[in-house]
Amino acid sequence: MARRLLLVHAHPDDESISTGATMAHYAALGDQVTLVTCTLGEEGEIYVPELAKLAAADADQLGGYRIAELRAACAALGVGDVRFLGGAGRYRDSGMMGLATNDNPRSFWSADVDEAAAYLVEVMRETRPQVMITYDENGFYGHPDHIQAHRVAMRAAELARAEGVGPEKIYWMALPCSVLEAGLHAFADTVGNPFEGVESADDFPFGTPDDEIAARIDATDLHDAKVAALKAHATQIPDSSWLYALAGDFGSEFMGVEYYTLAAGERGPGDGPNGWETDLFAGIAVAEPAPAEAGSR
Ligand SMILES: CC(=O)N[C@H]1[C@@H](O[C@@H]2[C@H](O)[C@H](O)[C@@H](O)[C@H](O)[C@H]2O)O[C@H](CO)[C@@H](O)[C@@H]1O
Ligand SMILES: [Zn+2]
Repeated sequence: MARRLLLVHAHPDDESISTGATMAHYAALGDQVTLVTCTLGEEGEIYVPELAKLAAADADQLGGYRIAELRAACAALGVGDVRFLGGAGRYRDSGMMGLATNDNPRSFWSADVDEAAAYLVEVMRETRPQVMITYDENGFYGHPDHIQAHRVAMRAAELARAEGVGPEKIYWMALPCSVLEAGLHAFADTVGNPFEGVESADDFPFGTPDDEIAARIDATDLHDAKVAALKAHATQIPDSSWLYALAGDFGSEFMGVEYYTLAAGERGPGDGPNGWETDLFAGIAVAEPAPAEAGSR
């Protein structure tokens, strides 16, 4: 029986940026990978000039367009189970923290957490995830939809585990301070350094001490799939993005490797100086289909 992974993300693009290598890794292994995205990203920027009028302040069609971007990105990652929380358009992109769009009654930031969690419990009842990935309490970088995705995902996991259908292990995306430092040094003397002016990893709001990291997923062999997925999100990620600088000479390590803290469940066996797991299912007894009863055919 395939192992079962659920990812809960806020906008179309987050899945590829933060967990694209991980998704491609487990999809390539034949495991069941389910993505739930909580909004359509209606309030996003538009870096494709000919699509500028789709913006929220104009035709307000960006959300629909980003559905197609998301499906193309997931196809590049080999992931076919792509869902929107409560159905496409149920919750609207809230915009960056502090903007008036946060108060839109349809915004995800305005959502009732238990009501939104109930939609996710329905997905868990169907897919029975053994592992769930989402954001930490700060939504990794403080975007309201990321914070809300954390709250909804954790509430849904609590409700689903009470029914016996919730994930055994819950991971939050993270970046080790050592990797941030290495990124700063790798780009220090490059033209167009994406981290120009940043002195230390401590200057980033999202570094995690290496000894608090639980898992390191190395999918450098699927680096190209992650880059193709990023390219699918063209309205959000311009060709000049620092993410593609990462995908250059320095990128295979930074782009094809993703890190996690363990928010719930037992840490499995790992390796290296910090004992990092190399598999998110480490320590989970993968249930095999019960052998057919003799004579039951
Ligand atoms: C990766 C991510 O969460 N992207 C979000 C985010 O995008 C930022 C936003 O457009 C901001 O105005 C830009 O300056 C910044 O560079 C972007 O990362 O917020 C958007 C609006 O909520 C959201 O649509 C997008 O997916
Ligand atoms: Zn996002």
